[in-house]
Amino acid sequence: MIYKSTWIRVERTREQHTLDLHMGVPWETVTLTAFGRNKHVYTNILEEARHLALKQHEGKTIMYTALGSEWRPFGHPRKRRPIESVVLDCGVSERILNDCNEFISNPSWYIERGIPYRRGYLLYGPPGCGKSSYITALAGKLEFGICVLNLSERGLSDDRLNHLLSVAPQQSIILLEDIDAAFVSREDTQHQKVAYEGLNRVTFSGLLNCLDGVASTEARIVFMTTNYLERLDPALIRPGRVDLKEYIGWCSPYQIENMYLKFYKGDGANEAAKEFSKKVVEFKRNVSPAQIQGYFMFHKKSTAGEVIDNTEMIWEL
Ligand SMILES: Nc1ncnc2c1ncn2[C@@H]1O[C@H](COP(=O)(O)OP(=O)(O)OP(=O)(O)O)[C@@H](O)[C@H]1O
Repeated sequence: MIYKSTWIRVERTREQHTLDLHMGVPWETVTLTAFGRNKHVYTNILEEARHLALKQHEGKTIMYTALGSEWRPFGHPRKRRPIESVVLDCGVSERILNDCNEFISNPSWYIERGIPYRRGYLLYGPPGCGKSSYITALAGKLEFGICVLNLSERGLSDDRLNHLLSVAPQQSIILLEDIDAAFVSREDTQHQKVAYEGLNRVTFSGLLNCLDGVASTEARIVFMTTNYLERLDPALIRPGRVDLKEYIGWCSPYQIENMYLKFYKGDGANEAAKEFSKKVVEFKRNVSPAQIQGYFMFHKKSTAGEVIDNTEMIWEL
């Protein structure tokens, strides 16, 4: 039996036993290795705990972080963010979600053709436009956890990365954020890259090998994000490593309107949203959804008229 990715702690105080169980691995493995001779004693406790943990994490997204050679849940499981609450440009969210669903529901297509059952995504664009928020919401929608890896971390060697990727909890997205910070184009700064090699950091070629090796019978989804697409080495984002690239950029008029409608409802909201969007666009300045969100939060108690009439404040907050 494969247990759903979650983490629980069972304490059996009478005999001073504490069991930390990582429930992202096959259930029998956990039971046998953790309990040995006492297996029968713990089986009931575990069954109960398993049930409890499932209930507890219903509707939540578990974030994992790498600790040594293992993945550990990080913070409390987060309440799922509705995917609709992240307002991307027309059709972008649907494209990514459909692609993921198509991938998850079609393992045989890959197996029959001898193609590794994995899919890579790259979201790129300026800060505050929703890359991280979208991936978190998407994970919730797919009922996946998220394994966050910081490739710039010292001590993360190629071997450790490889190991981590191969033991990542099932039903989880691997998230490599700000991928440009760890690697820059080989053509541009060859000398920098060489300087880092051997310092117990992930090497660029090591990362490529790890990405190519990420395959399992379970769907393996890797998301990468960057603010600077142009700084990435083409080898990192070639098909097979990154299968779908999406620009998550400054707000379009469509997004501004929809951001407004997420915050303000009621009679006349549609017209007001159009008016608000028109006003913002007139400034001919880039605006991120994070800026719009900040502006709406500032105007939590304002009237629709005040929100529309003070748009220049968006860039001042
Ligand atoms: N498209 C969006 N729709 C709704 N809210 C958004 C959107 N983009 C950003 N936000 C809000 O702005 C804040 C920052 O967003 P987020 O961290 O997802 O941006 P990002 O693109 O990942 O930024 P960075 O590149 O700096 O990591 C969050 O609170 C989020 O709710």
